[in-house]
Amino acid sequence: MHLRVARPIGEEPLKWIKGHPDADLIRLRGFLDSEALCMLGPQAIAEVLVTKNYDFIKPPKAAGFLARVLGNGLVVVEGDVHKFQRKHIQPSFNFRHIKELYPIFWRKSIDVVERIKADLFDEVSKTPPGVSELSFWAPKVTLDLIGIAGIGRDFHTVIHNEDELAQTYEKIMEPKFEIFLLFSLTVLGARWAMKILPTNVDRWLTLQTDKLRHLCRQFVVDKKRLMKISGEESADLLSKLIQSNNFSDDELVDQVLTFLAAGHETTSSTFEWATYLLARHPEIQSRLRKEIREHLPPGISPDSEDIDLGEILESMPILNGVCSETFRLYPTVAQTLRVAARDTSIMGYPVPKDTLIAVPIYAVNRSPKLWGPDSEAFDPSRWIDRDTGKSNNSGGAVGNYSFMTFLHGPRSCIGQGFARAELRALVAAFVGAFEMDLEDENYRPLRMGVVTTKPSKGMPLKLKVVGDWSKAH
Ligand code: HEM
Repeated sequence: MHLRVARPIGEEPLKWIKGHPDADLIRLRGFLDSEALCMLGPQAIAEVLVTKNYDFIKPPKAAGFLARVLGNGLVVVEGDVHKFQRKHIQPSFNFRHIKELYPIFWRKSIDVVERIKADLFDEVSKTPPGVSELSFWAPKVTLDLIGIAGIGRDFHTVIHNEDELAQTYEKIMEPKFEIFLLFSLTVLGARWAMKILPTNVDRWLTLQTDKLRHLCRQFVVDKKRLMKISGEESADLLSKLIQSNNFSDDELVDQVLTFLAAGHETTSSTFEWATYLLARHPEIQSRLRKEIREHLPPGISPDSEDIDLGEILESMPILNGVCSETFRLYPTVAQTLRVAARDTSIMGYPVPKDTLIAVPIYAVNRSPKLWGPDSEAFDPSRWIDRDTGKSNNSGGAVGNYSFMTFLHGPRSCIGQGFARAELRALVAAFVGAFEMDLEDENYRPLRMGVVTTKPSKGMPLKLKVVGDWSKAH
């Protein structure tokens, strides 16, 4: 089988999974007859990600490029450095800390709902009356959320865009063809070619990332000083890392950059996909709205001592089913890659050092063998136990390696709990407040992007405000 770049990412492996349902592992012939492997089944996936995890690393050139932006944070480091960082960062993401973040998630979710409402019929709005472009609002609210809940800084990008740190970060992350070219040439080992091309993007990136690091460093130093003076305990992840005393200022900066990059676009595009699925399934949307309004009556305050917002949101079966189904059908990291760090084996087959290995997250999440004949249908009820009516964790799939969105093993997404909590709050606030339809009912977005994917032409939604429910919160 030949390895070729197919867009959108993941469609090709899904064909292989359907065509070879019993294959765990497929050998691919790549560029200049090089060989690569694609993991299709649970046993191969378990070996690469869990039991032999440290035999496989991220492709070094791609990780090197990411490190230019993220520094040596958790996403890019390997081996003992990774083990050390993971061990000391994990406690900040434990479920008790995530619970503390729910009021923050809720307040911002309500804020963005109110902003969208105000913009809906505003004469200066760029969208037609009654229509909102969610791909404009979603990255703003998730940047604000990772700002407050991740590092304890409210960027206020939902209201305006005046924070220098957020502005610099957004500039770097803006999709630009030249950056994609630089990334591709770096991965192919031909970064030198940038020198003969009529672009100074390489130098521009260095200047911007230097500036971003400088701003983050200043922020970390100020925050540490303030924490010392006030002695106050904050709920954000960075405060927990500072309190743990395991990281130098520079290492804290690496993690700040990592949290911003890993926790921003991933959740924003998942939020967009959730609204797409709900717009296409109005009956599920109505049932979800009913559940939200029953569990979150107007007037409850996220700060009240008497309510546990986390417990409420986590106990809502339709909400959780909708979120899990969105994560499953539209994993924003659609595929990831590994390289054998040494001569090793998978399922007894020898795998020479440097072999490239694809982990097709999107395809496995839609495998009919693992999820049944309706594997590609949006069905939140598969996450609800028929007898008890409560949420289940498996979605009814076969085995432990069917849901791949956050990967598995020591390099699985450390932010999974954070992302789930954030999506619950965003979807509940949005669906509680609006009835939604696609602006163009025939719109079928493609998944666009390389590292993370998002809807190809944004998410224009026709919105109808349903009562004054959100204002009351
Ligand atoms: C929809 C939301 C998200 C998705 C789909 C997602 C997915 C993933 C995936 C697939 C990986 C593994 C990548 C690889 O090893 O190739 C990963 C790693 C990671 N994610 Fe997430 N992520 C999400 C949200 C977040 C959030 C909110 C944060 C932080 C607040 C975060 C922080 C990280 C970090 C630090 C790693 C590296 C973990 C390690 O290597 O030990 N992610 N994520």
